[in-house]
Amino acid sequence: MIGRRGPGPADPAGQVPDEALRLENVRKVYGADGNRVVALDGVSLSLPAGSFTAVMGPSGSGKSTLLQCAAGLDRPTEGRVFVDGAALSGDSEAALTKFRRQRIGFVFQQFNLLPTLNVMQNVLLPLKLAGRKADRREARDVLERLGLGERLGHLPSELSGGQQQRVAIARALVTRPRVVFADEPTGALDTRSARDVLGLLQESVHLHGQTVVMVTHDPVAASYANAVLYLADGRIVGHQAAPTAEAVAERMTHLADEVERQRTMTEA
Ligand SMILES: Nc1ncnc2c1ncn2[C@@H]1O[C@H](COP(=O)(O)OP(=O)(O)OP(=O)(O)O)[C@@H](O)[C@H]1O
Repeated sequence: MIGRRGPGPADPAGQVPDEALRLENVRKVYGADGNRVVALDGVSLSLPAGSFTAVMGPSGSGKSTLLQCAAGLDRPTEGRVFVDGAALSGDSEAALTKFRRQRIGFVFQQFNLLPTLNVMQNVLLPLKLAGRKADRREARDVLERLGLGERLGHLPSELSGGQQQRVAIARALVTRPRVVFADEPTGALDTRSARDVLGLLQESVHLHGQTVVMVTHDPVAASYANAVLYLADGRIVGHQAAPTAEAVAERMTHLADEVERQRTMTEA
């Protein structure tokens, strides 16, 4: 079973396992020649284990690309990504998939549950894919904690959006991944369901020492994080610790104005 190391004492090798995610000068370029798009333009960052980081920025600034590259769902054009101290780049596709299944959880805006599998089967799937014992009791525990104990045999289509997202979170957490990436996890939810989902992500950080990286457009959602990273035009342009919804909203307004100003200057 994959270890669930939180921030803590030095391990026998003398290393303090306190860095969950590291990006070194990551660039991602889509397309070729005439229609080249630089989605990430040299992003470097280091996130400690047990942190909850929101990634914000105007539309098209590279947030989803950043998450996809950091989670090993897409390969950077240049630069390196380390999760839990291990490099993601350079491996074969099969090795990358195995690594992802062991150490990374992903929550998408549109849930991405398998429609023909019931709640329990959806949650057990990543364990099966990782070749690990499908521990129904553990899956049931997670689902009960998320208020879905009565829904184990239901299909996703029989659940509300908020319930489906909770199943998706249970599925992401059941393998006890080192890092959970969430791309707009509350984008399709009402306020109350969104609050529940954000509380769950916070709990996985506070109770289990997991690391969460979440893309969001919503300043209230970002305020659940310990810190916000701001992206513009594929670059990190700001960092804000202990964010409040008001402070994030204000920063986003300035960022949008600034990006607009720079684009106008570039075009002039
Ligand atoms: N597969 C692709 N092929 C070509 N260009 C792409 C591809 N995926 C993303 N892009 C471009 O890369 C840039 C960054 O896209 P990305 O989806 O990462 O931005 P984002 O900040 O997540 O945007 P949004 O907030 O609108 O979801 C955009 O200009 C986008 O058009």
